[in-house]
Order: sequence, then structure tokens, then C-alpha cells
Amino acid sequence: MAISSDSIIRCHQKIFAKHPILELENGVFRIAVGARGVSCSTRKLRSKARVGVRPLAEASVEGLKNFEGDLDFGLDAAAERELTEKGFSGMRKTKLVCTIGPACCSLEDLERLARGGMNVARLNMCHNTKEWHRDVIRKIKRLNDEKGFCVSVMIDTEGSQIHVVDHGAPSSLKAEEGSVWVFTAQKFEGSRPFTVRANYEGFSEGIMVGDELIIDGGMASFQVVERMGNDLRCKCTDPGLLLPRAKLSFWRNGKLSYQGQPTISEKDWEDIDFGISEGVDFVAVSFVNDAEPVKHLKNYLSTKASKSIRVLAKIESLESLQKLEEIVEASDGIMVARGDLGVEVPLEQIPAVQEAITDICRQLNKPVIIASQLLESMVEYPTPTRAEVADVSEAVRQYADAMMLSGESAIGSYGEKALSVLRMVSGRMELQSREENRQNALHQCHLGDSLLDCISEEICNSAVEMANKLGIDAIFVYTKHGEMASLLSRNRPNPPIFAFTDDTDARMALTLQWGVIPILTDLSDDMESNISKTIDLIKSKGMMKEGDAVLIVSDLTPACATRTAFQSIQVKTIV
Ligand SMILES: Nc1ncnc2c1ncn2[C@@H]1O[C@H](COP(=O)(O)OP(=O)(O)OP(=O)(O)O)[C@@H](O)[C@H]1O
Ligand SMILES: CC(=O)C(=O)O
Repeated sequence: MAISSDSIIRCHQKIFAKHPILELENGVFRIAVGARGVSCSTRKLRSKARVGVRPLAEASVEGLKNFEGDLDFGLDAAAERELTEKGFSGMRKTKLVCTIGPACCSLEDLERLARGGMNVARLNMCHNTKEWHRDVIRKIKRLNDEKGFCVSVMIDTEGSQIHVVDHGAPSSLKAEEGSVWVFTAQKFEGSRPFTVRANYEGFSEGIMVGDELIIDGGMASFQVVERMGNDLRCKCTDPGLLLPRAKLSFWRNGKLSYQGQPTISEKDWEDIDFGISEGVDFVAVSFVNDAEPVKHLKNYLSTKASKSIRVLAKIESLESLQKLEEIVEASDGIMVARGDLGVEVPLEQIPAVQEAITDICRQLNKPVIIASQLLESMVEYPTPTRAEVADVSEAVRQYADAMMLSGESAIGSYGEKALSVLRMVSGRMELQSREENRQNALHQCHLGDSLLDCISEEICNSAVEMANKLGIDAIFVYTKHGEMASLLSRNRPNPPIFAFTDDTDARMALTLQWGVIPILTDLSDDMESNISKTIDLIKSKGMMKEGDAVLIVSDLTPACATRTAFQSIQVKTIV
């Protein structure tokens, strides 16, 4: 076989060469390390220009309320309804993740989000109690079991970030220019004026007089004027708001001062054990700076968990960008955590960095989620700004696998509406990309390092090319662990990919993959019987009509055959 690991390395080098923004120059990252460029916060600059949510979308949400999925079908109830109403070509490809918080944690709220197209529910372990998280996870599983949804659960670790736990007020507090505040980790009774308690005992280790303290990436700034034991006296140099749980970062000579905490803290390990015991599908690891913690966690999960739990690495620091390739390769997926990334990377570089990460993940066949502030104004307002709609469109245009709501769903009053905006904008932008044949311009590199893997990859690349050229209505893939489905998805085909699997964990993992509709079904060694059974099933539901063309691939290996014997592409026209 001509494909060697050398050629794969060269191929990876090419991907990185295509993204000079992520290149190292003489060992130094090209993004100016010192230039945070965050003189003002986006929250301070909330635009007043708003975009109406069209009535059509609301009618659509109404329809969703009454739709009951078929529990025996193994297809997500919301996807089933979308297929019935809009046909193959109308199916949304970009996946949607919702952060669950107090505004959407009842069974009814969660059901509304599931009907509105939530594919993954994210639980941020920074907030709330284990009991609260357990209750939410169980409700989601109940909805999946009883109402036929296929919503995966992701826990997101708190990580080693330093944040405010008490600033003496129930909500935000203004820090005025020149005011002097004490930052401490000590617990105190009642409230003390101008005193802020941080979550982490060692928060001030290594911090010196003169260092800069930035709140929430630029919401307000202070200068350290005195050390008092482990406490810091700081003078406000750039006035702004102190929010509950605001993040603190220390800077010296334009560089972030690291406190040397582990990526996965003791609390994170407890939360991960909790996630294992509750059977979550994904663990998103905060502040990953290299591949080690990801490898360590994957190893831990493979020995401790009875099911397959996928590890997503959150890219939210300069260091993680410098080690991007090894992190992407070690993980099962990536989250572009733009909130914290924007603290270290100049804001004007975030769009280009996002595009580069998205392209690299797609090429290396790992799902990528674009997170934070997509529709931030909808935390308070029922409609998004034009700028937010443009940002969402851009993520879809870049072919991200998924987009994530944070406060919009967790604490906002318009979570369902925000989800419907993501749905509508995705549909519109995906159509435009298809009309422009934008997927033709996507570059693919070779991934497989064995002959069999290379064959699967080439079959998927060719299958997608064929499907697009022939105007195929749907791609059917029969898959054990979801490999072929993700290799097809990587090519961002025009038709939707129906991934039939008998593996529950593979089904839940595929919820995050662009354009893949996972269907849990019994599969046999007899491919012809699998094909006719699944086509009959979809036909019997009225989701397929005479003349529809289906392209079929598989990675199933019957016990009696070698794997290559079943690697073929078939096209069937429905009669
Ligand atoms: N489980 C929860 N319980 C209470 N409030 C929550 C919960 N989850 C989220 N929130 C609220 O919603 C807001 C947005 O949540 P989210 O987790 O996306 O952002 P975050 O707290 O800034 O953390 P991160 O940087 O990890 O995303 C939070 O600031 C918090 O106020
Ligand atoms: C999602 C997240 O953690 C961030 O944007 O920082």
C-alpha cells in the first residue's frame, strides 16, 4: 500500500500550513502572546439592532409540540418529524447543543428543547449540585426512553479556572476606577465591602505587586498593589461590572501568569466518577493544554466505565492552540470555547482561529462544537441581533458539526426561541452551501494507516462524490461503531446520512456528527436483509417514496467474511 505514516504526517503538515494563524514561528505562536486586545467586553457593547424571528418558525415549533415519535423505530422523535414534514433534503445537518440550567430543567422544559432539535444536553459542573445534575440527567434519559428522543448528555468539567464565589452582592456590582478591593480565598461571615472571595486557595501563588488582574476577559481590570499573606489588594484601573462567578486571570508584561494547577482537578475527577455512574455520553474537559490529560482520561474511562464515554477537549487557551494537532488527535471531539479563548487570544483573531480549528477537526475526522455567545443577547431579549445571526451563519458556513447555547438556554427566558433561531439559520445556510456546491472545495487528507482503514476512507470519499453528482436522496450506512458514518460526514455530503447501528453508545456519539441521523436497529450478518428491512421500515413510515435513490455503504463484518468483502457502494432506487 502506497500510503505510509510519512505521507500522513506530510498531509497533516499541509493542513496546518493552510492555517498560518495557527503556525509557530521560531517556536513562537504567531498570535501575539501579549496582545489580548480586549479593551472592552462584548457584553458592554450590546447592539440594539434586533432581527425578528419569522412566524413560520413559531408555527414549526407549534407542530413539534404534538408530534409523537415511534418508540420502536430507533430514530430521534424530532428528526422523525422533520423527515416526515420536510423530506430528506430538508433535514438539518448542523447539530445543536443546549446548556441546561435553572431556566430549562423541568421535564416539560427539557421535552420542549428535545422537540426543538436539541441533540446534546450540556451540564456545566461549575454550577449547581450533583443532585440537581442527577435529576436532569435522569429526566433526559426518561424522555429518550418514553418519548423516543435521542438526546445525548455531556458533562463539562469545571477545570482549573479561578472565579469569584462571593463578591458581596446577589447580582452584579460596579467596580469604580481607583477603588481598592481585597481578593481573598478565605471564607468570611456576612458580606464585607470591597472584598471578593475566589474559589481556589492557591489563587494568588506567584502573583506579584504590579501584576494585572482581568475580570471576565476585559469586563473590568485591576492592578495588584499589595500582597497581604495570600490575599491581594488590588486597585481598579478599568471600571466595569463584577458578575457572580466572574473569571479572574492574572497578567504580567502582557503574558498570562499560570498558577500550575492540574487540568483535571480533584473536583473534576469526582464529577467524572459521577458522570460514569449516571451513564453520560460525553465528558468535555476544560482548559486542556496538551494531549496528556485527554489520554489519561480516556484510559481511565475505558477501565472504569461500562459504556463508551467520548472525551471532548475544550480549546480555550493559547497553549491549547499551540498543541492543537496532538489534542485533536487524542480526543473524540473538540469544543471551541470562545468565551475563555477570547481572554487569551485577541478578539479580532477569534473568527479566523475558529475557522482554522473547524477545518482541522473536519479533516482529522473529529466533531467540533462552536460555543459561547452565539445568541448572547437572547438571554434577555426574544430576538437576536443581526450580528449574532451573522455569527451563527458563519459557523454553519464553516461546516462546524455543532453549535452550542450557553446562558441563552440555561438562564434565559427565550431558550426555545434561541434554539429555533439556530435551527432556522442552519437550514438557510446549509441550503445556500449546497446551492453553491461549497463542499466541492473542501480539502481531504488521508487518515488511515492500515490498508483496511484506507479502503473505508476512499469508499466514503467516493460514495459522497457519487451521491452529490447523482443527486442521491439519502445515504444509508450500516455501522458498528460509527466509523463509516463519520468518514461520510467528514465530506459534508448533500444528502442526509442515516446511520443504522445496533450499538447504543455509537448511536449516542453520532448525535454530535454533522449530517448523521443515527438509528438504533438490530443488524444481522446478512447485508441484503439489513438493507431491505431498513428500506421497508422507512417506506412504511411514509418517509420515502417511489423513485427516491439511496446510496448504501457498510462497515459491518459478518463472522464468515473478511472486512473488505463487504466494503462496497450500492445505489438503490425505491420501487
Ligand atoms: N446548572 C446550572 N445551574 C445554575 N446556573 C447555571 C447552570 N448552568 C449554567 N448556569 C448559568 O448560565 C450561565 C451560562 O452558563 P455556561 O456554563 O455556559 O457559562 P459559564 O458559567 O460562563 O462557564 P464556561 O466558561 O465553562 O462555559 C452561567 O453563567 C450560569 O449563570
Ligand atoms: C464554553 C466555555 O467554556 C467557554 O466558552 O469558555
